[in-house]
Amino acid sequence: MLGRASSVLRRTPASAWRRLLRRDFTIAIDGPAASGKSSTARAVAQELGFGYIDSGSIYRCATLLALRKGAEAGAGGHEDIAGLVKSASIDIRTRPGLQRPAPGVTGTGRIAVPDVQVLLDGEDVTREIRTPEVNRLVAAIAGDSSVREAVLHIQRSLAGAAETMPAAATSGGVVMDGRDIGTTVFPDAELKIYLDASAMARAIRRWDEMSSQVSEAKAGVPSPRGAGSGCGQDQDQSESGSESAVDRTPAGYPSVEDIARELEQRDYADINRKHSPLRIAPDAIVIDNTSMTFERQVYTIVDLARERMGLPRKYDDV
Ligand SMILES: Nc1ncnc2c1ncn2[C@@H]1O[C@H](COP(=O)(O)OP(=O)(O)O)[C@@H](O)[C@H]1O
Ligand SMILES: Nc1ccn([C@H]2C[C@H](O)[C@@H](COP(=O)(O)OP(=O)(O)O)O2)c(=O)n1
Repeated sequence: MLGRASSVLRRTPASAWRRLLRRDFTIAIDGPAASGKSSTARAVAQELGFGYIDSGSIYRCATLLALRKGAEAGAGGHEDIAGLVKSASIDIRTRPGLQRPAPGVTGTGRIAVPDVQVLLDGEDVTREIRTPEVNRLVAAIAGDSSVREAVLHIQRSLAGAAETMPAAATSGGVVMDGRDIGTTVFPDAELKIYLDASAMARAIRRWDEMSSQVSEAKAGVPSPRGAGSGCGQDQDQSESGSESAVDRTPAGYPSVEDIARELEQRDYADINRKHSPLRIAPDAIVIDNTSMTFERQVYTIVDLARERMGLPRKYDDV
């Protein structure tokens, strides 16, 4: 036994030990809206004992600040917004998730997804940063170079803090998701993932999220995904859910087509902006999860990370 352990130790490259000891393994997850970045990143972070940072929520806080101050996107107000971001305190807290059925996995497989709380100057804005008003404005605010510069500073300092936060990160490293993490924020990330799914699959997932929140609110049941964090529903979110989703659209709520249009507009703005547009980093691994279970995408990324850290794969038999 001891002999086997020592031979494993001998075979483990020095760089892997350095990474494990220095706690500096970074996983960048980029992709279009509603491709599953944040729920996947949170589950991967919990599996690996890493810290997690949802960079989209920082841009959403910037947008909320702009809305609150009445600053107009595209009307010369961006300098002010960058100033507001610089003087604000933004914190992202993760609370370990319980084992619950994964989204997209009906009946089989269970995986834990932590809840996330976003604090803006100490105020819990987790829900407020996901309103339709913020959705509409966020891509325009995120297109501004001075806003991006201010957010970049926050992203890097939160990542530094997450790596040393014992409660969130027990075995080193950080997972960050967004649009430009692998290309701009952490171009040297040890693992880069580009998560994608068909436009219709993504719109249906968002619609399902919305409708489950509506029915939970009506029933007085607290959302299983935590405060606006985007996962944990036990429901069928496959492409085949399309027709039933359309049929079930409650009066006054956006249809799947409305959501698809909103996602498309935001993707267009994110892909075509001048500063740090959404791009697939040349060294990123592309995962299209249109027909993949949530569990499979988490296990795939966890094992890729383990391999690169010099650790044995964990989920070959699952
Ligand atoms: N492979 C998958 N199959 C079905 N639903 C998924 C899958 N991956 C993620 N989801 C669900 O899709 C929705 C959007 O995911 P989210 O992580 O919020 O995306 P993003 O951060 O890219 O906007 C969530 O409800 C999530 O649970
Ligand atoms: N690294 C990032 C993260 C988000 N953004 C921008 C672009 C997105 O439209 C908004 C919101 O991002 P968020 O990840 O919260 O959006 P979705 O959850 O995918 O709908 O922020 C960005 O420009 N760069």
